[in-house]
Amino acid sequence: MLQLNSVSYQKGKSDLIQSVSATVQPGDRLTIFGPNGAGKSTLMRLMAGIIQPSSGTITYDDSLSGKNAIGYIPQQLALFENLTVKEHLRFYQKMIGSKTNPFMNEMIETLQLKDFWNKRIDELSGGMKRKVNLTVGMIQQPKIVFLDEPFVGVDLAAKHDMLNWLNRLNSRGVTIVFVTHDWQVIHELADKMWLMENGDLLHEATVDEVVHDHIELPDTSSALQKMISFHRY
Ligand SMILES: Nc1ncnc2c1ncn2[C@@H]1O[C@H](COP(=O)(O)OP(=O)(O)OP(=O)(O)O)[C@@H](O)[C@H]1O
Repeated sequence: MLQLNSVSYQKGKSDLIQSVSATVQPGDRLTIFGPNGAGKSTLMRLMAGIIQPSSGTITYDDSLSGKNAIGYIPQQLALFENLTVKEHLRFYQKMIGSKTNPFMNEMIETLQLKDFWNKRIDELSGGMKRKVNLTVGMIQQPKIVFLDEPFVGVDLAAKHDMLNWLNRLNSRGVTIVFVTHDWQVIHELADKMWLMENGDLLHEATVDEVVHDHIELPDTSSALQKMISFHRY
């Protein structure tokens, strides 16, 4: 479990995150949803421990306090252009002191990385790079993984492989927290939604409640209402 207690984050004079209190439960499939600039990436970076709150606290239960328990897949690709896919994985494995193991083999197979195993990163398409980025961020077998727009520029086949892998991990108890503007991904990868705007966490609901039950969402702007209403049926 991960708990946010009145977490705020300031940068200069701006309040990017304003007193957010919420809980992520083990095994959650949670998406943080809201318009551009709402603070979604900032909140995820806080939860992943990349940045520290200006005030408030974030607490993790014992299952998340190990060295490798938290995975973070950034929006910006963090890859070396002149290494091959194979060299990349070897490099990061060495960094964390792990050998090839069943988890790695399964990840390579599910994401079909062998199709471009010996290609350099600068020879790959955007979607292939996203797959490698995902793999690199998960080599250490995290218990919770934060993904910031992991599907940008990814075609349907690659998206299918990535969703398959993430859902497979979730079925074994890995918690998935992600940001996306892609409703197909929300339907296939999320149960819960946090609706954000202007640094505030306005509502927590299930995807079903938001999309099917049309629950009232008071205090949300017309922009956020519109983003949701297009996908209600
Ligand atoms: N390092 C920074 N310094 C100053 N302001 C920042 C910094 N990082 C983000 N911001 C501002 O904080 C606000 C929230 O940014 P954030 O990237 O968290 O939003 P987001 O909801 O993820 O947006 P998007 O959907 O466009 O990715 C924005 O107004 C952004 O300009």
